[in-house]
Amino acid sequence: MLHYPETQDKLREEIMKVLGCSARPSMSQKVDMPYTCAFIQEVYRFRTLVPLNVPHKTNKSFDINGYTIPKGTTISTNIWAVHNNPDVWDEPNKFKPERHLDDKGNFVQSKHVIPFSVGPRHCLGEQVARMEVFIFLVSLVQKFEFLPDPDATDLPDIDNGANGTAFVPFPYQLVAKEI
Ligand code: HEM
Repeated sequence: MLHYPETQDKLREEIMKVLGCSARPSMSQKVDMPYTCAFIQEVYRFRTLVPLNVPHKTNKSFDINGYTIPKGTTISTNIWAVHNNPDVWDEPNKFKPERHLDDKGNFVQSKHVIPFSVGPRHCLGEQVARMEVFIFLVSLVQKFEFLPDPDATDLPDIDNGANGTAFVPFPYQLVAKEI
């Protein structure tokens, strides 16, 4: 939001239109908030939280795309590559929530945004995480404007971070100005 302040303004505009400044958000309002849904889907795509997924081990040998993967091989699937595939995404290195809206401004759920992975072992907490992200984001943007730290020379680094299983930003300061 600090790097793309115009998206923060659009987000707040929609939140204020649907909720005003005091109503509590609930999941049922998602249908009336396409820009918010697009913003969240773009966050999931733009900064993949678990870039190389959780490693899995093959329990039998199998063939894929001309390669034989032996039994017992540790596999890391590259979710980051799916989210940054230039054949699918125009300018993948730019944060553009609008890419998830159709001509009429409706939100378009993408099968190419898979932050929780796919298949039988996909994230068990997906539904609770999606609820938390929606409710927390809407509540925070409804109550605060997020601004850069006036004492910092640069904006927080969004290209680099601590990269373990999860990719998380380095610590940074910002101003949360009450609305
Ligand atoms: C935005 C937040 C989250 C993201 C992006 C995320 C992503 C992931 C990913 C990529 C995996 C690996 C799936 C695989 O092995 O294919 C995973 C596994 C898992 N996640 Fe999450 N997760 C999130 C939040 C949560 C929360 C809030 C919970 C618990 C309430 C949770 C519980 C789990 C569990 C239990 C597994 C292991 C599932 C299994 O191995 O069968 N996650 N998550």
